[in-house]
Amino acid sequence: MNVFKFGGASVSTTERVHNVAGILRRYASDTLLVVISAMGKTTNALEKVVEAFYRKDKEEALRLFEGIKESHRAAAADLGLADTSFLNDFFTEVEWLLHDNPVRDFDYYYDQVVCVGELLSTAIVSRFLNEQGVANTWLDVRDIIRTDDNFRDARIDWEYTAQRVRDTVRPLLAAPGAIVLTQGFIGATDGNESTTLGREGSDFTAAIFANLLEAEGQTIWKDVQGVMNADPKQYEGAQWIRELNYREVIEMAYYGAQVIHPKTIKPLQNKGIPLYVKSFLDPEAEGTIIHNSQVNGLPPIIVYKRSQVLVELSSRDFSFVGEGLTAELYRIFETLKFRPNLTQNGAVSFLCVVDDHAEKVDALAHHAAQYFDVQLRRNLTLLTVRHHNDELVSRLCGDSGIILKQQTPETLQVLLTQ
Ligand SMILES: Nc1ncnc2c1ncn2[C@@H]1O[C@H](COP(=O)(O)OP(=O)(O)OP(=O)(O)O)[C@@H](O)[C@H]1O
Ligand SMILES: N[C@@H](CC(=O)O)C(=O)O
Repeated sequence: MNVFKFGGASVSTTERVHNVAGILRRYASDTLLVVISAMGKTTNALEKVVEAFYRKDKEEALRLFEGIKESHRAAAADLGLADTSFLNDFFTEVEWLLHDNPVRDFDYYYDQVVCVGELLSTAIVSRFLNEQGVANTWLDVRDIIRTDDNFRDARIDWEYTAQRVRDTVRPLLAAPGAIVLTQGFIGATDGNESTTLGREGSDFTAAIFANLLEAEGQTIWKDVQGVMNADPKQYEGAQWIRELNYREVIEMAYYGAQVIHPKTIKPLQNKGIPLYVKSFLDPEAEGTIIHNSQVNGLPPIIVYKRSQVLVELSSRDFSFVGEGLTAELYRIFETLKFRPNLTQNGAVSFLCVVDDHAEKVDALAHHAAQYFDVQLRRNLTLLTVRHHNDELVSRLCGDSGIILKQQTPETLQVLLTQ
């Protein structure tokens, strides 16, 4: 059996949902577990709903949610599903909550609201496929994937999830050619509260299923030919890469390449399951295979991270930034669930580069000010090049000012002024 994951872009229009049906027909003899994301940019739209709810603007939250309801009813109707009442329970689940006042923390409400994007999307696509003769069973993944209550970045309870997969999912896949269709990105606690696994987390969900079902392979269907050596939207000369090993992809994801969720590789690597990245626009094309084998002769891999902030921390009395203060700083990062993208130690200063997540940057600056003088510099770009060469790096840096540079034989990182 195989696991397929279709991202939001692959179900963002009626034609694209028809296209998914076409792809599944091509694999009619395969037994498949199919994970599908929320349609298009629905997750971003749902985030706006939670933000309005949390600032107690109930009217705005309900108005924004009404827009999401409408677009999903329209998507279902465009796909020929005349009766859209099957969506009502999902709508009610959210509206019931939006009529309340927030009394718990933001992340809890985020997960209760945002999870509906994947539920709506999969409910529509599943029903459409069944009507098109692509028989499938829809599953609420919250009955299968058990997590802790670390909302927005929930951790998997592997033991419980494995048992649910064994008892519930495996029997549904027993017949050759069977398809189970479910959501990515979401799970539930033992108290049945919805959780999410971090933005772009559907790739990870697919990998959890691939691992627990001991799949032959996992395929992620995207709007690109496969993994490229740079984001083609940011770098004109991006080249397709035929083959990569797991380690290289983990490194790419770590440095911010937004092509595969960073947690995806480990469950696959543990069972030696190959990951394929293929184009849903051109399913015949070869795509990229990611596996355990050594891959030589890779092109330079380029990752841009925009909107970076340099946080410059200096000790006030010229005392050294020793292990005590450094440990304190990392404790602050841990409390804020915030990760520095680059750090550099000096004798009396500590530099870190972080994403411009306004609330977290403010909180970091506030906490760090107990120990240091803090200075912030915004609007910077962190460029990472793996398998770098001087000619390429100087071309990529162009006229930008270099604020910070770090280099190993494999990886070079430069913080640029634009
Ligand atoms: N190294 C890279 N190789 C290929 N694509 C990349 C790379 N880095 C970034 N991308 C971007 O990834 C995009 C596809 O991923 P994206 O997450 O948008 O799609 P998705 O599969 O619909 O995901 P989602 O599950 O979040 O809905 C491409 O359009 C491309 O711009
Ligand atoms: N829908 C979620 C999860 C995913 O697509 O992987 C997101 O946009 O982040």
